[in-house]
Amino acid sequence: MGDLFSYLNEEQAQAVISNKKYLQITAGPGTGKTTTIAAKMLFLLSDKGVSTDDILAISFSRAAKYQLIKKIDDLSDILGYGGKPPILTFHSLAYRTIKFGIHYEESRYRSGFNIIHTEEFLNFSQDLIKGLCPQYTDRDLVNSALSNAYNLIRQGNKLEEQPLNDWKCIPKDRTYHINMFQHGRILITSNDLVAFWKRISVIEKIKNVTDYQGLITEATRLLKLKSHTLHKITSTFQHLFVDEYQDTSLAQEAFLYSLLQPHHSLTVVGDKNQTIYTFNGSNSKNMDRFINHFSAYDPNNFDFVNLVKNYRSTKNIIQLANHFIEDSSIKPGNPLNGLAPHVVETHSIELAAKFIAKKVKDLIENEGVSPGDICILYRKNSEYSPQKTCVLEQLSLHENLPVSSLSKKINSESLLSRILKIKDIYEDEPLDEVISLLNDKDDGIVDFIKEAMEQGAYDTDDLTDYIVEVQENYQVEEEDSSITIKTVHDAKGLEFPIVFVLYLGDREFPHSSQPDIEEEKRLLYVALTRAKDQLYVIGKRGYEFESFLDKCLHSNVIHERFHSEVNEEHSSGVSEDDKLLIDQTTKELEILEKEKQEELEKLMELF
Ligand SMILES: Nc1ncnc2c1ncn2[C@@H]1O[C@H](COP(=O)(O)OP(=O)(O)OP(=O)(O)O)[C@@H](O)[C@H]1O
Repeated sequence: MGDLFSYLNEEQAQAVISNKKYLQITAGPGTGKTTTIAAKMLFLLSDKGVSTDDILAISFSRAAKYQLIKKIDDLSDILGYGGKPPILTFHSLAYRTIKFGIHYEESRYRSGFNIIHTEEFLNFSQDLIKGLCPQYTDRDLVNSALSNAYNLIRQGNKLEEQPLNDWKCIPKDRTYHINMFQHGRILITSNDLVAFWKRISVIEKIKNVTDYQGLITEATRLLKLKSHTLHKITSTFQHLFVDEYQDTSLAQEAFLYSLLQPHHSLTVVGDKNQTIYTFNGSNSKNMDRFINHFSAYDPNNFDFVNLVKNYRSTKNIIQLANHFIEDSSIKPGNPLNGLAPHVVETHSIELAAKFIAKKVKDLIENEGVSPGDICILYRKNSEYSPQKTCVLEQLSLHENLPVSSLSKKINSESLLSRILKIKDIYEDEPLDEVISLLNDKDDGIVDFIKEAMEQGAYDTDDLTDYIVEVQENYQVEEEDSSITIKTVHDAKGLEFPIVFVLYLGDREFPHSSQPDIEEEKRLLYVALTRAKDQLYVIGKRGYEFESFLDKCLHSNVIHERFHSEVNEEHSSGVSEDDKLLIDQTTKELEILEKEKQEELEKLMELF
């Protein structure tokens, strides 16, 4: 492990060698949280004689899982040895638990059960929402709002303090306000919610289906029975790791605590400042509760490590990001200031997209930047994203700009429903057989099955397991050589040398439908801290909510203006280059800054 410890800093090494059963690692962005848990796993494998199957890592999403796998591989390369401990998402672990529950006839589901999105229960019976929320004529909206409320109340956030596992627990005479983004708030009475829940329970029973939250609820119930299922699932591992702990819900916390046995160790890693899923049930207080619970439960076996040195970004980028988080403790681990971030004012999203396309072209063609080093981040809009559409349009106007296929999400609904059909037709067949029997080899189905096989799936039953992991967020794998366009949520845990963030203002970022301004700030914090060397923040100043662009100007940034519709309207004879009117003084500042930076870098080389 010598090489590894010469790479890790003191706090990271402390977390790796800590032999306490219950460990919380709190780590700001870029401080090596993923690096540290990957190193701790390799340490257990190499120095403690632990086998890969003794370890179980739970990640919050599939994207986070791949980050961890990549980090384990990278560190294994440094060390010259490695291992591949199992990494599951919460949902796939819950699914496995239920599979054991079915085997031991302890589950309320039967063999061959399926998982659907909550809104899809309506496909089984239109009566599901009949007579509910009669004041709203848009019935799809009613279905979405009720599905949302049903999920939130079982997750235990926002609507009620504790996760509710049964409709009988819903308090009478309550009215819940459900934020439906561009549709505003929808009012749902407890009577409506009870009726919806009861009807879903009937469908679940008859059709042998559940939804994602249903997986967690049922798995927790099975573990609490303390019988065969609990024994079977908890005897397979010793060391449990949970990544992105700040994004777990109260229901996931309950699932985890039911899973944990006295012979297990548990390491959780997270950062409250990167909580960006509260709309979806995340509860960052789980981080504090972990400390309170385990430091009281077994004080001699509890440890806490805080990582604060950010190795990813330059000082200037960290300084800008820290403006958005009051108690951010991240400090630069890198001595160089780097280039000042660019704050670019435009009048519209379309102009922002033009600016990005022009800059990206310049970076690639004139500055030799590799397209794979560039990432464009936008604030997700629930259904439609003008930012992404505009950027894609503008990039497509320039030839030879490779855009990652990741930007085009696979039509997951159709792909996955076809895979589910295949599963039903070829029940229990080995997957290599299934591939050879398939007539229809397009639309990524074969690729999907092969990917599942690479992850250890053997037959169609395992395929469902894999579907559970990916169904919520199936995307084509990234190509390293292309420009990446992602939502901030999807970019969590990733890093890129050059990052563009749009669009700060115009009710896009902070998003007008999102009442939680602190969550919007955390989202921007996550976006800004994805950048390693160069950062471009694009938007509009002066806005009725808090203006994020104005706030950026309080940091050490280069302030540019990309004008304007006027130029566009008189564009005959105006060259594309003339449209980029950078404020002269800031342009000079940029050159000065570059020269200073080069000088500093030369000096640093001397030491
Ligand atoms: N001790 C170290 N010395 C030098 N570089 C390091 C060290 N630890 C981590 N790094 C580098 O810092 C970057 C960030 O590390 P990592 O991705 O593990 O951070 P993270 O805390 O998981 O980030 P985030 O929370 O933003 O996802 C990576 O490029 C990693 O290789």
